[in-house]
Amino acid sequence: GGKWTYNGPHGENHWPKHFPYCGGAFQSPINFQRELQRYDPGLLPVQLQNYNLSSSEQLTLSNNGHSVQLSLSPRMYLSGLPHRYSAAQLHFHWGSPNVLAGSEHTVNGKQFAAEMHVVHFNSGKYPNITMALDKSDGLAVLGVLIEVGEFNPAFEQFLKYVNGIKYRDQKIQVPAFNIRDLLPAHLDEYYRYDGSLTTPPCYPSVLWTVFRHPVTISLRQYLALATALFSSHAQESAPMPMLGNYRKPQLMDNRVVLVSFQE
Ligand SMILES: NS(=O)(=O)c1c(F)c(F)c(S(=O)(=O)CCO)c(N[C@H]2CCc3ccccc32)c1F
Ligand SMILES: [Zn+2]
Repeated sequence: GGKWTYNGPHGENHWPKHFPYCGGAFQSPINFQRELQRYDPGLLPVQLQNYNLSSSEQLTLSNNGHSVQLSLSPRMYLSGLPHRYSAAQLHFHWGSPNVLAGSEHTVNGKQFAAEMHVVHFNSGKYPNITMALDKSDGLAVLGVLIEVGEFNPAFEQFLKYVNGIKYRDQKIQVPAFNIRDLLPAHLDEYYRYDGSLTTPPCYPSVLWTVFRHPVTISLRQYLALATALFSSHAQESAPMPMLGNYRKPQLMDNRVVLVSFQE
């Protein structure tokens, strides 16, 4: 589809002109506020299958102009959901070097420094993510809120390569690692709601699971993410730093957020 950005004349308020779903209902992200949550004891811990990839395997780390993304093995999948959802890629949203606020989901109005999304598609029903992309039961995305604090060795396993993908459409192969290590220790406490892709085409096709507990990365690691990357191609004369690549919280449209935990 057409070109879109997070700011300026092609920014999020302009997305619906070329991507109509972006102006529709059931959009993501949202603010998780206590009054609109309902405890659901039936929400089981998310089960990650085959996330412990071997370092002999390689993954593609790329700059797609909107985020830094890591391709994932299709052997990785989620169980415990209505269908089997196989992993496709993970990517990040962040703020800027001097504004450590760039998460997409917010909690009682608090925006976290960054957010990781692990994108899966319903491989039980669809042959690939492209076929699943616009289906109401097509995608399941795991969201991990990120705070600046303790150094995170798991993030280092791909952050150390970001200088190799500074510019749009650059990609490199990196050794695979245990993707489980990027997630919080406790996967039993999470927010669950029906939403959408947070980028164009904004299809309302995502079963969102956002973990209650954030992970931490160090300030140096956050700055690596927030200063290494450009959304422009290498040869472009005006380099565009990749900053603030997050969409603001969207209307609830009569949605209730289910939570697997009690206050
Ligand atoms: N926040 S989010 O989880 O809604 C989300 C993104 F924020 C985001 F940036 C991307 S992207 O592919 O990196 C770039 C724009 O599609 C995707 N990519 C998804 C959507 C399109 C597609 C196609 C193949 C594999 C992954 C994706 C995404 F699902
Ligand atoms: Zn995302």
